[in-house]
Amino acid sequence: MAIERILIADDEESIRWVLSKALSKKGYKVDLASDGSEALELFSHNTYDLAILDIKMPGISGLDLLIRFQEQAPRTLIVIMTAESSMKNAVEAMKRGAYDYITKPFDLDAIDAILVKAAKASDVSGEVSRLKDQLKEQYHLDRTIIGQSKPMQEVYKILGKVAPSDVTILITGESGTGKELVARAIHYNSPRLGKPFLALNCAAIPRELLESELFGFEKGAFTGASERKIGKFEQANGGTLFLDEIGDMPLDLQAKLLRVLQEKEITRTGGSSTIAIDVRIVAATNQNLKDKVRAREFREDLFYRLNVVPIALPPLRERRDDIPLLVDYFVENAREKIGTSAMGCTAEAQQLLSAYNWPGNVRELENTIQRAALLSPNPLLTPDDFAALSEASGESTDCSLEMLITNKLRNAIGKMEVQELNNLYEMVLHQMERPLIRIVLEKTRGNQVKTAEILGINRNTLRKKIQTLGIEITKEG
Ligand SMILES: Nc1ncnc2c1ncn2[C@@H]1O[C@H](COP(=O)(O)OP(=O)(O)OP(=O)(O)O)[C@@H](O)[C@H]1O
Repeated sequence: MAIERILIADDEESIRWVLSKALSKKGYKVDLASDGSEALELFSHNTYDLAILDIKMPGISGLDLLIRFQEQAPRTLIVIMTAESSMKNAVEAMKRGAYDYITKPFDLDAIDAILVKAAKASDVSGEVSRLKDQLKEQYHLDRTIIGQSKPMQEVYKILGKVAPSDVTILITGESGTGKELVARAIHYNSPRLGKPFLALNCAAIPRELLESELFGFEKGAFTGASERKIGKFEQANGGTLFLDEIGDMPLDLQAKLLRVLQEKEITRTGGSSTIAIDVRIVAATNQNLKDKVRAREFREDLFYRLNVVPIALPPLRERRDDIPLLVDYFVENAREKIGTSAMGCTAEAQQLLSAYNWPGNVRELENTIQRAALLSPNPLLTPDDFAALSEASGESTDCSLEMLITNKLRNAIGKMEVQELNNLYEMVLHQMERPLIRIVLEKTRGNQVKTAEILGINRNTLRKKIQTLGIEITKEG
């Protein structure tokens, strides 16, 4: 689909200017509007292939324009711009059928990428009208998903696009990355809102119990079945069933689940009649399901049936930009929900939290903040309030040590001018060797033979290094 004519609506003159200059130069025909009513006026007299709308404008907002434009000309692709990269905006824009979403400040390459994508999209109009049909005003989130980093923006985009439909979703990500939170957000942004959202952890329950939990059983189905039990599929009817740790579901139950997904009906254990069910399945796993398929521990057909839309949640250490936001959010949460008095963190504490590796991801961060806020008498939490974390960093694996060093180096080198960066290799190595040798010497109370042994270097090499690095040895006891 060719993009020829573009409408830009933004109350910020500089944005209008930059965009119109860049896009006109590329040969697009560009019209400009400085507010919502002007955009509406232009839109009713012209046909646009694409409209770039600021979310916040005096009068009619970009999101309201989006709805009006889609009614008038569903083939026009709408890109929403916003200065605030909150999840709510991104999800809302995509839910309302926006073609894409960009956060200010953006570079022109981002706009170029959208235009290239739009030109390639062959049947976008169909998708737009489908999304329009599914448009739903009601918006509610059980808990907000915090994060403005690039990978999270991508998650919000997919979430907004897929939530309104019934498509099966597989959420992958390490433990504590927010898989259940995302599953809930999908449910709350779908037409199933108001119907049950039920979660079942397939790893936490033994096989027989898991089967009864999912499918229920009839009275007398087995010894001890003294009452009929209604399973999760039936309980969730009309709503969403979140199957966590799906990778741990036993193979025979996987076969049963596949049948339910295909036939949309279940039979209670010990029962003879089938019961029609209408349940959206959102599954999650922290394992590599493809590997499990290869190892024949997970059914390939079920994998493809579940993995219709994959959503991969990044580990927290890969989106460190979000840590300060999450910290503020959890501090505020602790104040409101538990009544703690902490208002925030000192810069040093923030630095410590941002450098830590967070193997337990957002859950670990949430618990850490909650504990510190509960125990600390300070209005601003300090590194002392996170002492356990410093110890953990010290004791943890090479990976987290490397992460800490990477962060420190990135900070230090990032602040230096390129001209200052000479002999960097030697300088950095000296700065690493010196503390390392000093610490081991302290540990061995100045015993050089032992120190060389621990470091795995020759005694003479150690002696030379002590001299060249100017390390003083204090012998104790
Ligand atoms: N982006 C986020 N913003 C706010 N809170 C979050 C975010 N991600 C996770 N959390 C919080 O962290 C905790 C763990 O999240 P959740 O249970 O969704 O993770 P999970 O990936 O499903 O974990 P598991 O695989 O161990 O079940 C929850 O209290 C959740 O509310």
